[in-house]
Amino acid sequence: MEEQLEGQLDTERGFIKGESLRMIYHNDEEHFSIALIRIEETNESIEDSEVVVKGHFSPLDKGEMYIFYGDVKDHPKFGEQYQVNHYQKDIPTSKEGIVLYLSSDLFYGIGKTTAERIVATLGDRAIQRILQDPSALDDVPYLKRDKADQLVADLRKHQGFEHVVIALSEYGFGLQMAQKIYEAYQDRALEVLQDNPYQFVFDIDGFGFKRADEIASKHQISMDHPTRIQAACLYALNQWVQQGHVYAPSDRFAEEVLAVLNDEEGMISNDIISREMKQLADEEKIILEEGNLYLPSLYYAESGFVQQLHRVMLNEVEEEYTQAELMKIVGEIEDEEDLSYGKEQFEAIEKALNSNIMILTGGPGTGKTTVIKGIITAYAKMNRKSLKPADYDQDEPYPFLLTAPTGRAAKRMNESTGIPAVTIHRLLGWTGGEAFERDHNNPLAGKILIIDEFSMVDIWLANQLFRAIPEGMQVLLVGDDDQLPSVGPGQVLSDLISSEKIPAVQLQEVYRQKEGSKIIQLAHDMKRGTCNRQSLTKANDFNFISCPEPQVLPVIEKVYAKAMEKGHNLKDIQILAPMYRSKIGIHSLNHDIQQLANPPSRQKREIQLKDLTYRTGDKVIQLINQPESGVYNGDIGEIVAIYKEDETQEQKEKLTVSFEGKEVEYLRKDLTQITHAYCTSIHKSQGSEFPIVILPVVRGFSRMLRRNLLYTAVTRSKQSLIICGDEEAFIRGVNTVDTNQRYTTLQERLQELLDRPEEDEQDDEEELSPYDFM
Ligand SMILES: Nc1ncnc2c1ncn2[C@@H]1O[C@H](COP(=O)(O)OP(=O)(O)OP(=O)(O)O)[C@@H](O)[C@H]1O
Repeated sequence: MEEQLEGQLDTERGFIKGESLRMIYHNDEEHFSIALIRIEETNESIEDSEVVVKGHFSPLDKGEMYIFYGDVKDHPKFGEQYQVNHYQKDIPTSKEGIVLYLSSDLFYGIGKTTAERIVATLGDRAIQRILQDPSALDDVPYLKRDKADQLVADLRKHQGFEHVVIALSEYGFGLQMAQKIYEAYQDRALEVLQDNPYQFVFDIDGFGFKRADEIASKHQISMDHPTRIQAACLYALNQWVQQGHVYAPSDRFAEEVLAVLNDEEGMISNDIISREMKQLADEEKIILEEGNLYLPSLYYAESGFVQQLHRVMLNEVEEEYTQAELMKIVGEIEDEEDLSYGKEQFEAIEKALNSNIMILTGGPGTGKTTVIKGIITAYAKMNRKSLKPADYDQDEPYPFLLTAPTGRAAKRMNESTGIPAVTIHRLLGWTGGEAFERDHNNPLAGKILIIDEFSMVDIWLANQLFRAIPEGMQVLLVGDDDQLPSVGPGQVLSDLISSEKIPAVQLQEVYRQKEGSKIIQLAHDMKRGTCNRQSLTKANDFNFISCPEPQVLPVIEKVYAKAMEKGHNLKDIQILAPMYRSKIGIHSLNHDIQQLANPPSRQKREIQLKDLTYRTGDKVIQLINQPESGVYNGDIGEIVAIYKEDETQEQKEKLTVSFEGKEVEYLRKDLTQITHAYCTSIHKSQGSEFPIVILPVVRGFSRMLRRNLLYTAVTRSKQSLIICGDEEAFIRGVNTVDTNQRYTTLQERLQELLDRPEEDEQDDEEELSPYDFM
């Protein structure tokens, strides 16, 4: 390896050394290039003096020498070409060569004299020394800082990636993985690889523990080496929290670690694991508290959230309203709205206005939105406030903050209340990563904060949100606890309800049912656990089409086509499924329905990404939060334009998606951020509603079929719900209550704070805690 880094030829392998004449093609995203080379030296049987080389490498500098390792391929159309597996710049090794190289056009601002000084000071290993430690240049006389920095940057640009690719290829890494590793560590990549290959498992997406093991074994890191065991502990804990837990009980955690270590010879005892776990705890890489193991970020998020919640609970409510006052105002609203609030609805309005924090829960159609509107209107009337944002300014900010975890849920909230609503991330001024503009130093402004779909909020986001709540702001948490818990760790809403420490109102009476909705009735049957075949009989807005598994796909296609014939657009019809890779999974449904709903046509452009074809008119879903472009995980849009390379300023292929009118552009490399959305997962549909929902349910899904999953799917539909498949599998799923409780310590922490004498609380407030930095 060392030889290679110094630019020497490895003549054991097939190679071509030659001068780059010109680039024929280069694609930046895929790092793919084709170039013409004048051969200077080779051990391959190539007769011509020039050859076309192709493979995954950076654009070559014209006139420079390179060494390529690869295979001669006979292309049916273009004849002999060289398929490059590895390549490197032919770095000069003599002092004269290095001076020539450094003073060439490749290095901005380095002339012959400076190059000579560098070589005189650092010797014929000057390039390697600079790359290893840029401060080596400090010893070179008369070399200004900015020139030195520029030289290091240029050297890294020309050398860094090539070195890393070559070195990583020795370990069997393909170019894609090498690129990821290089992006993460730049020229530190090899250092990390040698010191602790397990670090890749945590930093590089898609890098498994086994792979790190393979590298470690080449570096004589033994199976019971502390680095390996510690990495396994952290890896197992990361995997564990991905199931939604906030902590892992230490007594049964060794099992999880042993599974990662795959210790067939029984070399590693529980004692060794405990020892390394303790070491990790001493270094605060994990937190061990009362036998529970936490990742620090989750520990601080949970304890931080509880502290903030406690602070909000202790806030004084600015003004208490008497029942008589409230009844008068609510009566006025009832007249204006032409409805009469039910008993529990009135109780909810009264309690919310008189509490600093309250939870409002209820199934679909029980009037949660109606109550939210009631609370806002009653507050406005009693405090003589306007509901129009235009009537407020910086001196008196708008009193109502409405928010929800997803863009669609926020939009729905805005449409149904007429009050502006934004996503929680937007409200907090999220700028990516863990950076939020709003926190305890720069809190939110307003009087009433209402958060809808709170069951979707994980412990990280709950902590960020509560930190930004100022003194005197009243908080209403709204949700449906029977839906799926948050994707991220924690079960904040259900923990808060179970704690019984926060005023809560559960709306039970269903109002929409009175309008004859079978969907709502089914949802409530599911919630109560009384769902049977009778609940599945056909109605105006509901149809369960029973059919054997092989028929499910054609039936869905038929239903979809019929809905389109009736004039529904692609946005209205949503297929929901629990799994990606089954026969009736999300992938194959998307593939089939794309053919039906948006088939190829001469008028439509396409872009191919592996086995997916994106076409203008396709319905797509955003898969990650992208605050810079204003699109968030779960947003659904339509491809409105596809551009070819020569049609864009960047000279790159591009695709434009319109998300409800907001246009976002994607280069080819960004396409992993989206996927087709004819069918989406039930998890991703949380917080959204659709006029028509089509839901396949087959025995093959049985592992996934649980009450909260099916309930979430069913309650996404507004006008029409069509379930296709196996009635028995559906009913069995509804009767299977998810008993996989998540491990959290939210309730205990809250209890502990509430039990604490007041003086302790005051001490706490003065102390700086890690939450202040999270
Ligand atoms: N007290 C009431 N009297 C008459 N109609 C009511 C009452 N409360 C709610 N409704 C009506 O019931 C329907 C459902 O109410 P609302 O949208 O507030 O429920 P929700 O719990 O927010 O439902 P979802 O979660 O499904 O959106 C609406 O049409 C609403 O006008």
